[in-house]
Amino acid sequence: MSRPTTLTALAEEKTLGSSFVRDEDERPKVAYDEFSDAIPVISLAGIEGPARADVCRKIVEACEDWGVFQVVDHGVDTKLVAEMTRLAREFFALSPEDKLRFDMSGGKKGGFIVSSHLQGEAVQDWREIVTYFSYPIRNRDYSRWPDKPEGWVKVTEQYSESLMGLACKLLEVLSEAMGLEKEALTKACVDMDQKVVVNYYPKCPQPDLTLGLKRHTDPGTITLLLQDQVGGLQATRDNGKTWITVQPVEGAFVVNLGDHGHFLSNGRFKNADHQAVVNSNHSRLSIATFQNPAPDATVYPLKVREGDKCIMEEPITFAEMYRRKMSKDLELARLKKLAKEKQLEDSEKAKLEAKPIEQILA
Ligand SMILES: O=C(O)CCC(=O)C(=O)O
Ligand SMILES: [Fe+2]
Repeated sequence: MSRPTTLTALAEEKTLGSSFVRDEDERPKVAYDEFSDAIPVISLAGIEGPARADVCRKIVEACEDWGVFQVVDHGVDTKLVAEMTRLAREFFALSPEDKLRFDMSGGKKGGFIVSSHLQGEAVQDWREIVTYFSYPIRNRDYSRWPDKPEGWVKVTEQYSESLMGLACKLLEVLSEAMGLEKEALTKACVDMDQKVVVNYYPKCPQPDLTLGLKRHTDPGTITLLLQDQVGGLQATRDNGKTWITVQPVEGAFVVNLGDHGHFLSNGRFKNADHQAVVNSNHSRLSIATFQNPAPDATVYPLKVREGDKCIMEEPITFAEMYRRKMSKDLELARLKKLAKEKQLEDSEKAKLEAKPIEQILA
């Protein structure tokens, strides 16, 4: 099947196109709406007052446990969040032509695309995205920011700034927990990058065969995810054997630590291993705001606790860390493909060996 230009049309189909069908071991194991309360919901209400120690302890525990937690009473204006959500929904409701005016295939930095911005993925994700790069401000390329719906640029700018504030506040907590000065983690990012990815997952005809977003860890420092009430974000901490679906909480942000956060803490804080599943009842919207270090920022543990071994052999740049991650992913995909081919070959051989010799010679 040729690659669709948008997914919205496919949502009406009865069967899933083969380019979206995943290997059995990658398919969802838990339903999109079978919610778990394993991921703590933490109120930041008292964070600047006497309750600070208690709030920080909860955050640190969650980072050590899953690398994921949810925050409420986080100080981001409810109206701004509602506006951002409304505009994001309106964007995906635009005509394919309007969305494709910002087509980012071919490596453009920011805009609209189906499935994934990474080229050469073997199986497609059941999602559409619109993305923009918001920090550092001097690098903003407004020509890649949608000019529709009306108000997009103004609201997305405010949203980005507000979430950058929240992310830095959370990084302060983690810096302190590592026994470092408050600014240690943000300073290690040199000049913090921020990218916002709005994910839209249309209803899917055969959701059990595919994923909205395949299993991954975010590469950066810290991600703030706003999700609607449908459900679909899943996390694992046993390398994909078991999964939980994160309970949507109205007004909350899901906080995920990424690879950079993991390395800087010498592995003390987990990099959240997660994916998004889809369903045939509802479309779903999520907005992921990624805070990443500058490409040439150094990735190396800021603190190795007594008795621990350093998990990195040498300091590398974030760009190099990312390159190694990508090439590891490609290598894993290659090995998997080889194993599958070998399995097929072995089963053909076994069939042949089971046949009576007269049939083979006939
Ligand atoms: O949509 C979701 O729940 C997950 C999104 C996500 O993990 C991402 O955009 O990196
Ligand atoms: Fe993610």
